[in-house]
Amino acid sequence: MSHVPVTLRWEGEVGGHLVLLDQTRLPREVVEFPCRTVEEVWDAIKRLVVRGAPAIGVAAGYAVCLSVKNGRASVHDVVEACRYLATSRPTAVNLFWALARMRRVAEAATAVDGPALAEALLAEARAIHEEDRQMCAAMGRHGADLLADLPEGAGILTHCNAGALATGGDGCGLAPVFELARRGKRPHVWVDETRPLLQGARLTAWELTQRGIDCTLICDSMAATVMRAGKVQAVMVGADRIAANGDAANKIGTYGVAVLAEAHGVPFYVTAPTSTVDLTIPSGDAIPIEERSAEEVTEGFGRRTAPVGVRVFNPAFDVTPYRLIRAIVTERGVFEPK
Ligand SMILES: CSC[C@@H](O)[C@@H](O)C(=O)COP(=O)(O)O
Repeated sequence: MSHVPVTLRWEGEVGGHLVLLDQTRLPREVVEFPCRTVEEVWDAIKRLVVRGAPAIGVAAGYAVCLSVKNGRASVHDVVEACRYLATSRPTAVNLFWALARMRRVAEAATAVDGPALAEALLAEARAIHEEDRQMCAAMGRHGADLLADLPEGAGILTHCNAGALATGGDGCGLAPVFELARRGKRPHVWVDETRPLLQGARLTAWELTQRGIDCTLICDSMAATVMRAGKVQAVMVGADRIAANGDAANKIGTYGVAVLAEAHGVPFYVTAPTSTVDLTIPSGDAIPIEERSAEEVTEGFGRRTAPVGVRVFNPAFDVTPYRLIRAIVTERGVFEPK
């Protein structure tokens, strides 16, 4: 097993800073993006310097630690930082889950002085990060057990990036693939390029190549043909928010892949930690879906590909209904969505 990217890390102790791997620059450049203020992390989340539901949650936890000034934290500053960071992106529930944890630490600590609160916040952010690592490892094991009977060289199709770059650990949707490879199997991953921001092409194909895992990149519109040719034995994706009924929001295009999988008799699996489950939301209809700028569609990566002024609809996520999901893999095991 070769190179595993370090998606994010905290540098130093209290008063330190957050270092992100700048995912907007991949795969051309591997560069870090240091963040020393809450505002810098907000901007990094918004611009997808750090992205992927669990990674956004971990980054937000550390971001709250940046509200500490001169080694002292104030409850007011923490609450303000949480409120502000919650406006960065709306869909991935891990963001709100992590911020709620940080806020609870602050609110429980009203009697504690500034330096002690600063220590407690960093400890909580580190705990969120460590738990994410553990959850990724457990999802990998459960997912690999689920796929263990697939024939050698079986095709697994994935959409967007649900690898190490999307988490604080070793991935969610791709963790079972990494674990299969660790167990000496040779899965073949079909990578949807994932319009419009190409997380599949830029990030998933890069990660798999770095690790020496067999993969083939396809345009999103080619998935049907590849499935019809019998080359896909399972679909594995992550999720940004799973509602109480098992409906799962994930990168735009995932729903289409699930419909195709159903039409071709291919099992469709969602792998996500329980921090992605939102039991306050009864069904996917109530999941807030982020809409992003028209330019991502009309002039992505600096090149105009559509007429100026054309109307654009650019939702970043869609919802796959639970009835299309064969199973949801979490760190606690494998569940039928119902
Ligand atoms: C952690 S993998 C699950 C999702 O977060 C992932 O598939 C996804 O949709 C990420 O979208 P992004 O817009 O790149 O943050």
